[in-house]
Amino acid sequence: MDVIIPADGHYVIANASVPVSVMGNASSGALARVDITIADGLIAAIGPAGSITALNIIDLDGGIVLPAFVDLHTHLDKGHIWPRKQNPDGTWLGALMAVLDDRTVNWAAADVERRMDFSLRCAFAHGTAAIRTHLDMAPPQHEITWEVFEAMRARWAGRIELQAAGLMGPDTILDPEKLRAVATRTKTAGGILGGSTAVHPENHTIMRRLVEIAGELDLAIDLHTDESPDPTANALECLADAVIEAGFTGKVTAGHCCSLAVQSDDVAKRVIDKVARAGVAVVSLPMCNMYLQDRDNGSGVRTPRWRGVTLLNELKAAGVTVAIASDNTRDPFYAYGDLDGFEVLREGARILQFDHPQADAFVWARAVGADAAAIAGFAHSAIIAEALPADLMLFGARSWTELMSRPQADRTVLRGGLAIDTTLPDYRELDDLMGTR
Ligand SMILES: Nc1ccnc(=O)[nH]1
Repeated sequence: MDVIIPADGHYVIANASVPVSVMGNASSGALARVDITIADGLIAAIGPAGSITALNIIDLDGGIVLPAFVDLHTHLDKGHIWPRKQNPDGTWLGALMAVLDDRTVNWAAADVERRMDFSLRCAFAHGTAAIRTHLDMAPPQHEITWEVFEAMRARWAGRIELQAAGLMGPDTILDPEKLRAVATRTKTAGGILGGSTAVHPENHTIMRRLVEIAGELDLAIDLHTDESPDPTANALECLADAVIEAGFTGKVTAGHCCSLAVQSDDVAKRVIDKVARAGVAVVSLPMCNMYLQDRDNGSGVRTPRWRGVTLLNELKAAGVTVAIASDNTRDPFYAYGDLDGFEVLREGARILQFDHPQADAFVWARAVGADAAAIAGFAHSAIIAEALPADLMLFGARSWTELMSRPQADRTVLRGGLAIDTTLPDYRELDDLMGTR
């Protein structure tokens, strides 16, 4: 889209179509036609289209404006290792083993830092203003990665707001000394307590211990739960039980929750009710879940029967705060992706079918924006309102079908009211880390 943003940052974006859901009325699927005055890096005024007259007018002619994206669940430490470590069969277990291999051999601080910075430049160019990443914590990785993360959080402050959750496997969580070591380092870093479990006989104990140490150290929780096609996976239910039993009042987020979609209606309803009662937020990872779930172990002759995603629409209907996010990018858990919030919204709409009723579809802009921001507690609220920073994206598309039908690679990204360079970094930069140059 050809728009020239005045370099002095004082102008009016006229005839913009903005989802009412990102201007304060969370449940409205309507688009409002508005004029937005930008001054001093902020949204100075919002009025009905045609109401604001000024010298510098950029007429969007109905083009859509969205707030800068929030990506609630990523893995910046794994990003872009695909050329040197691929998933042998496209399965979740194949991914886990491949990453274990690569981490053991390659994840020195400089390697993690360069890949993280590359990922953040991609995200920034696409229009993302806040990211939560998970960071593998299998000791001794916690000694390396938190320090890198702290440096990146400082380097990117003002451009991308960063949070991180320390991701532990069940064995680390069940070892009291290792759990304490990771949790303590997480606390020092201002991080979030993370972990992953699905089918495991000790899920009750795992969740009790996580909630207990989170309570002791005053940590928020963000877990990978039930990323599995097995209907007996009960990590999400155990998490909700542990939160309710402990009266835990910190923020709790559960990612994936795939098995909910293959459980009986009775079980699913019971779990969803508990998740709502516990105040656990749920983030679905549609692209990664569709890639890994219901995949045969490489025979190449079987077609998947289900999409891999959780019951996100039902969770939302039950009052659970929900979001969608990128998950992995170009690593064994997901061979593709570029930390583009728009790709997440576009693919999420199709995979999760939140595109009908059409009249409500724009409510879901909040799933890569305001609702994700509220779950995380980001300063970037992804709301369009007066006096907030002018961190916006301008699209040529005027309607849902125009927006969703193209990748919107020509979007204009405004940060603090000024257009940023949306050129994406070149993969060749990473060739020396991949052993391909
Ligand atoms: N989907 C995922 C599960 C665990 N680790 C990852 O990086 N990704």
